[in-house]
Formats: sequence, structure tokens, C-alpha cells
Amino acid sequence: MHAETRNILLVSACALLDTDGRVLITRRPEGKAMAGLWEFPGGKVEPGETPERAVVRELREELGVEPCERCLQPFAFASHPLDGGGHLLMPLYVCRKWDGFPDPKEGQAIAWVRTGELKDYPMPPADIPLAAELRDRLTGARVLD
Ligand SMILES: Nc1nc2c([nH]c(=O)n2[C@@H]2O[C@H](COP(=O)(O)OP(=O)(O)OP(=O)(O)O)[C@@H](O)[C@H]2O)c(=O)[nH]1
Repeated sequence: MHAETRNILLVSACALLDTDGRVLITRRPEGKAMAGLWEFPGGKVEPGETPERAVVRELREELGVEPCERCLQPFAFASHPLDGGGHLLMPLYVCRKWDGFPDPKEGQAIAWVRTGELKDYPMPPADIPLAAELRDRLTGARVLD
């Protein structure tokens, strides 16, 4: 019997956390799939690239910030079917240190949101458990660890 195989789309994403424990999310611009939904900044991992390098490149391209690669803390991952038969595999990193001030480079809206309020921002289905995990694991004093 043959197992069903699906094309895996590897996407890296990052939750930038400020000192008040708020997380940066961005809204997918018009013209992209899932336009209008809020997500964690990031994007597809390119051939030959590590997931960490992809996060650094995407944050630079999308927001003009330089995260410290060593400071990318693996946090959780999403594994979710995509429309059209593919399958999304998305590691989510947490980062508390970066250079620069987030400045949307692609016309996307951005918001700094308390983890308990992420549920009020419509997100892609793959992100819903990640948002809940951020809320549950990064609450109160632990954010400032
Ligand atoms: N960056 C990001 N992508 C996500 C998240 N959640 C989620 O389902 N995705 C999906 O992962 C894929 C990432 O594609 P993308 O279009 O953002 O990546 P990219 O910037 O490299 O794409 P492009 O250069 O083709 O425009 C999309 O299918 C997107 O909907 C998330 O939180 N962040």
C-alpha cells in the first residue's frame, strides 16, 4: 500500500516580542493568498537556506529589522494542509532582540498585540494553535525571563 504523499511547503515565521510582552503581527496585503488575515512575519524557506536564515532575510525584507540569528528561539511549529493539496510545515521562532524599528516595506499593516488578544485578530488556520501556545506559555512574568 502506498502512503499518500503531499508537497511540503516549508515556511519560517517569527514572533518578535517586545519588553511589554506584546507580539508583532502583520496583515497579509491585498493580492496575496489569505489577504487580510494577520500572521507572524516570515516566508518560504528558499533552496539551500536554513529556516533561521530565512527568518532573518524575511524580517529584513518585510520590516527592515535585523534579528539576532542566535537569539531566534525555536518555539513551536504548525503542520497544516493547504488548499490545493500541499501541506504547510512552519517553524515559529520567538525573538526578543533585533536592530531597527519595524517599518512595513510591503504595504502591510502591522500591530503589536498582547498574546491574550491575538484571538481577536483573524489568522490563517495554521496559526490559531500557535497563537494559543504563545498566550499560554508567554504570559505574565515569564515574558520577561
Ligand atoms: N509568513 C507567514 N506565512 C504563513 C503564516 N501562516 C500561514 O498559514 N502562512 C502561509 O505560509 C505561506 C507563506 O507564503 P508567503 O507568501 O508569505 O511567503 P513569501 O513571502 O516567501 O512569498 P512570496 O515571495 O511568494 O510572496 C502562505 O501560504 C501563507 O498563507 C504565518 O504566520 N506567517
